[in-house]
Amino acid sequence: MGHSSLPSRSWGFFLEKLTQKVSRAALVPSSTHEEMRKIPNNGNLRMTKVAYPLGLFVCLFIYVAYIKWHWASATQAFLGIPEAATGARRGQQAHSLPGAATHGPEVSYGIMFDAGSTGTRVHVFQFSRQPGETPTLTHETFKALKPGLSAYADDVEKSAPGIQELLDVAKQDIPFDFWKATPLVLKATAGLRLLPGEKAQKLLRKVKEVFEASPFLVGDDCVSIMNGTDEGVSAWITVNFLTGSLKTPGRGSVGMLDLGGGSTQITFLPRLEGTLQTSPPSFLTSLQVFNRTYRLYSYSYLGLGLMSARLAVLGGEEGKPAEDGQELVSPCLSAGFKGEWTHAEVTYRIAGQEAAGSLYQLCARRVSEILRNKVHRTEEVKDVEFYAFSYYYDLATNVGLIDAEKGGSLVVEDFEIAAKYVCRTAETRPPPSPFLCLDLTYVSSLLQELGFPGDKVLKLTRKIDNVETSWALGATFHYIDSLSRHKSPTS
Ligand SMILES: O=c1[nH]cnc2c1ncn2[C@@H]1O[C@H](COP(=O)(O)OP(=O)(O)O)[C@@H](O)[C@H]1O
Ligand SMILES: [Ca+2]
Repeated sequence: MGHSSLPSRSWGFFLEKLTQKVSRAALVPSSTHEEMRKIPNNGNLRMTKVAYPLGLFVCLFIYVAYIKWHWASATQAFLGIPEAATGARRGQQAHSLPGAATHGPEVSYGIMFDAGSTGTRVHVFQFSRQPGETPTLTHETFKALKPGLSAYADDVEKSAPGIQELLDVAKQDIPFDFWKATPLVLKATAGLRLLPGEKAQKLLRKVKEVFEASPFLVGDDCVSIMNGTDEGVSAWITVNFLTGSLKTPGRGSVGMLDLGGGSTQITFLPRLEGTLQTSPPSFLTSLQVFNRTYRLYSYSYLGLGLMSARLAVLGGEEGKPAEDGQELVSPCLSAGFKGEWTHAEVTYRIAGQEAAGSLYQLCARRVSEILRNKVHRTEEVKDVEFYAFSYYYDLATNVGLIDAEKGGSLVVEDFEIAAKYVCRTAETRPPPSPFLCLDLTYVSSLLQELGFPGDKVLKLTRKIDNVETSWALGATFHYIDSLSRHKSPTS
């Protein structure tokens, strides 16, 4: 999220309402009192003798009535708004208004848009924080739309309705009184990284326009292209937060593997000095989160996401239609197959290659050409527990290696076995997806190139504790944490 500091989160709307109510109420008795004081000036002495005590009594009565009324309305205003807020929400804890000084947990929200290469998603996070403690995630609302933002590169106006639709999800989810204190951020990944700079900036400007018209808190840097290392590190924070290792320092951390459409990331916390010594500097990064510093191994391979890899295997070039509409012929598609494939708004004619030999072997050879000298291998990955998500998950569910709802574990070799089976079957009858042989072969080769042995167990998850395993939560946490560090440099 942007690092512009939040305006001091005041009682805002609530105070405004309360002040209006109090000042209106204060006018009533004072004007009444004025009128009462005029009475003695107009009557004779006897009348004055009666009028004074009567006047005093009436004054006292009005005063008591006012105090009672004021107390009741002020209390109602104090309790009413948070109650209304709580009423609209799920969860156990009482809501306090943004910045309210309460003794209970303080509730806050964060909205993170993930502008991925294949889709845009909104994550609305609800946090609860005890004074002086790290925030706890209490709820996430998630919605995804296709296609990705980069699909609107040549007509940016068309990107607005989708962004608006996702903003409406946030509006419905977050109580009205929290809107203006809730930071709203969009971070784009490989889709926009792969676009020419000016096209990407035009898209970001459009999104910023839509964001600025929203009732949420937007800083100057509310929309940006995230760098690959931040993407990997943020996903590492997410998975380690959700598995509990960030909160319990003694608990072993887990590594994370993300396979997107345009790029892929690997991040883990090395334990071996050798890993730190032998890794190029661009693969090591320092992360400060929740009062601890981590030296992480993290790298994002741009162009090695699954969709970009398909294009490379087919022999196409990112953002460029094939010359003269030529067919892209690939050894990873079944012989005799002909079709069309659209990637990054370009439609390619594709066809399988007529060749003697096993489809799997021909395809694996082609894939290894694409990956040659592109991937850094570390020995230590075989000793670290890894979580994998995104297309790793989707592919594993496609071929039944894991449960589509619950996820599960598999060994790296399972991808190779599945690839061999699917490719062999595709030699004789059309597979459910023309790309399944290619995709599985690619994933299996990529994991081997990264240094994972065949018997290495991977955990595949879409959600942990009902929260999406994506970089979005980590990026939001990092932002909140850096804010609190800026607020209290001693902590
Ligand atoms: O928050 C998420 N929840 C579930 N799946 C996600 C999420 N974010 C990304 N994915 C998955 O990631 C894959 C596409 O990656 P994405 O579009 O983010 O490309 P990129 O990361 O290379 O920009 C798809 O399988 C999509 O379902
Ligand atoms: Ca992604």
